[in-house]
Amino acid sequence: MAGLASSKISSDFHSLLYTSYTQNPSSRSKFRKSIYFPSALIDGQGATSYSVRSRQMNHVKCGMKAASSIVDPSSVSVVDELKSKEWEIGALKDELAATQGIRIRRQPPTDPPLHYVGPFEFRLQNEENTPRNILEEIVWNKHVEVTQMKEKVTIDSLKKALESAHPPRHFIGALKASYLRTGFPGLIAEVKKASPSRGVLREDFDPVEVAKAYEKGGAACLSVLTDAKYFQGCFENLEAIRNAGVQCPLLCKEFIVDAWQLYYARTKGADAVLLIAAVLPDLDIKYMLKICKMIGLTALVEVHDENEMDRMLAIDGIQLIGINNRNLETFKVDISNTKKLLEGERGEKIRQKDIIVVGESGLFTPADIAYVQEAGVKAILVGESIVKQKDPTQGIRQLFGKDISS
Ligand SMILES: O=P(O)(O)OC[C@@H](O)[C@@H](O)c1c[nH]c2ccccc12
Repeated sequence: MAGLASSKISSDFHSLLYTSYTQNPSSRSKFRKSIYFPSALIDGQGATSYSVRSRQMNHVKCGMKAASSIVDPSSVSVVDELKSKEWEIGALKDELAATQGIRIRRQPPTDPPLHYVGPFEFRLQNEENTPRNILEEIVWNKHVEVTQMKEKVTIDSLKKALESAHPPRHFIGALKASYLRTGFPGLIAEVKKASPSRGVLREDFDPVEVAKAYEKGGAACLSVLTDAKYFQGCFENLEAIRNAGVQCPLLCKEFIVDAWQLYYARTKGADAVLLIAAVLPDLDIKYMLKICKMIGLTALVEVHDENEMDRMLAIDGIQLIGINNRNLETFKVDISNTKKLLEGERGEKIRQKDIIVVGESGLFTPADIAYVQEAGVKAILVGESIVKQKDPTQGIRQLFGKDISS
């Protein structure tokens, strides 16, 4: 794979971290926190922009020392040094995220009630171990799920599987081609059975049938929900669609909290993944962008507000930004959010950087499409309005008010 050689350090470093993790179960709870570090090591930047600068610079120096000895991946001292720093770095985790305006806590402060404990609005604000909103609840559960999956499927086995994986399809290319062909924003059509906000959207749900109907209707790309607990999705759906001869590039719609998931998604047939800025601090975004590049995945970086957009515009290498019109903390949908985040200087910067913007969620009519297109999007991500139709091909026709299939 093209990027592999140039990313030797990051690759070795990554394996090293995973080796340390998998071979030493006692370090597991601490290991998760080390994810902040690799990005600082890989690109040597990023960590200086926080208010906790001086403490971090100490960590960065230690990290650099560790990185320099990565030449010998079997070096025990590197593993020890990393382990000894993990706790300290982890201690900064929420502090770091908070400096970027991130409200979502990646894990509960202590042991969580991961189950639903009543409507959010009736909970006390200071119930520390209770998720504050649905996004936080999803993320906490995802962490537990991924931790268990990582024990069964090692990163090394995923890397091996990638050696024989099919080359990824060009996600952004497909969106651009569709825009040029139809004059409408390229459609990423979502294969979604259910959602926490809308419940079951399609009772008789056959993912391959829906995917084929979308492709027939002129979708440029498909988005496949793989989260089981909240969206009734699964990776088998992604694999099945990939193996059914569907040509559209596939976005794995997951809540990514760990780089392991990127490798996993790629082995299951994903061409692209979603990175949610409300969940991932800048260092994680940078780190994961590098892994994506290395393994041939396109990253769709999702924002919902001005702060998240500004954070993402300050990061180099982002080619695709999704503006979610749905607030994942409250479920409120407002398509004027897309317009708001593309106005003025932000829109200017997006054009300068040649970033493709995807308008996401709450799009139902040709007027909605015209509205977000006017605001500047070149692509749209649509689920509910088309997946609910008996014939999703017709759903696309109704959405655009026109046949866009040829
Ligand atoms: O069904 P809708 O309103 O057309 O929305 C699709 C898509 O934007 C939405 O499913 C979505 C956007 N970002 C997400 C993040 C996770 C899960 C789901 C999503």
